[in-house]
Amino acid sequence: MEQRDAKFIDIHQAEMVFNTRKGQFHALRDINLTVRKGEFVTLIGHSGCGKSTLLNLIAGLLMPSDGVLICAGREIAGPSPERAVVFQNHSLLPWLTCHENIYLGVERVFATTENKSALKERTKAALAMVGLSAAGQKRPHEISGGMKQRVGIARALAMEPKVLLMDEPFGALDALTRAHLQDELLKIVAKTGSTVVMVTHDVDEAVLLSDRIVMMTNGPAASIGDIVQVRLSRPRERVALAQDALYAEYRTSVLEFLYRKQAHPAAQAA
Ligand SMILES: Nc1ncnc2c1ncn2[C@@H]1O[C@H](COP(=O)(O)OP(=O)(O)OP(=O)(O)O)[C@@H](O)[C@H]1O
Repeated sequence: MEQRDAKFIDIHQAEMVFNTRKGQFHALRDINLTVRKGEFVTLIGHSGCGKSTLLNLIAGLLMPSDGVLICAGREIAGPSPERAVVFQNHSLLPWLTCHENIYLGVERVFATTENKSALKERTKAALAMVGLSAAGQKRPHEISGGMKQRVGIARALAMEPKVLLMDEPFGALDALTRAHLQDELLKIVAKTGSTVVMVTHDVDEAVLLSDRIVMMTNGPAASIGDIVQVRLSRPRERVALAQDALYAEYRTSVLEFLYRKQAHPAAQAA
């Protein structure tokens, strides 16, 4: 069991080549990565290096040109509610209420085994988990950007996915809302024990949330340059961590990778 959980997600020699009008574009090369059950892994790297492409491969939204991706012992052959994705722009259906948006996901997973009132309870519990019980009957245009992201997270979690995949979920939010949602995500993940793979540009976000930070080299043919193991105890508290020497060390390691070892091509040219 432990052996299997040690490789809950197993990416072996993955390659991604896109066919474009100008010919083939080799986006990802030689990607090898395993993620343990319950682990929180972030993918960080400069813009265009292939973070979203790697996340989309795990989501099953893209198929690798070569190599194998396995989740919970099965090859990833397409999208599945067991790998729920939260995107940067919430992707809620505008004509449905927050409750209905979440219900749709819940129905997709549990309708064959549970009755309607159980599905409604699940939906309510998910809204409560992100502190939005009062907003259930509102439509997306009636709530703030931060609230929309919380509904998106609630929808994903309500499906009880084996893996939560997040593509810069807080990227479009102001700094304070982002910090608040990061704290909320920490609490939710502590409660649910979810396995999370998250794309971010934000070094502090990566250190605060992660068990491991996967740092990607610049593309084309990007690969994994290095991995930082974040050994900060949980629960983590941002204000206390601001004074923590180990936190500063991890932060520096990631910054060094990004701005010394992998200085962005545009910055090198400048
Ligand atoms: N469908 C596609 N067809 C062709 N090229 C693509 C396609 N999707 C992505 N790419 C290219 O692959 C590379 C990686 O893109 P990707 O979106 O994964 O990067 P990223 O690291 O997530 O970027 P950002 O941080 O800016 O979101 C880029 O050069 C991009 O132009």
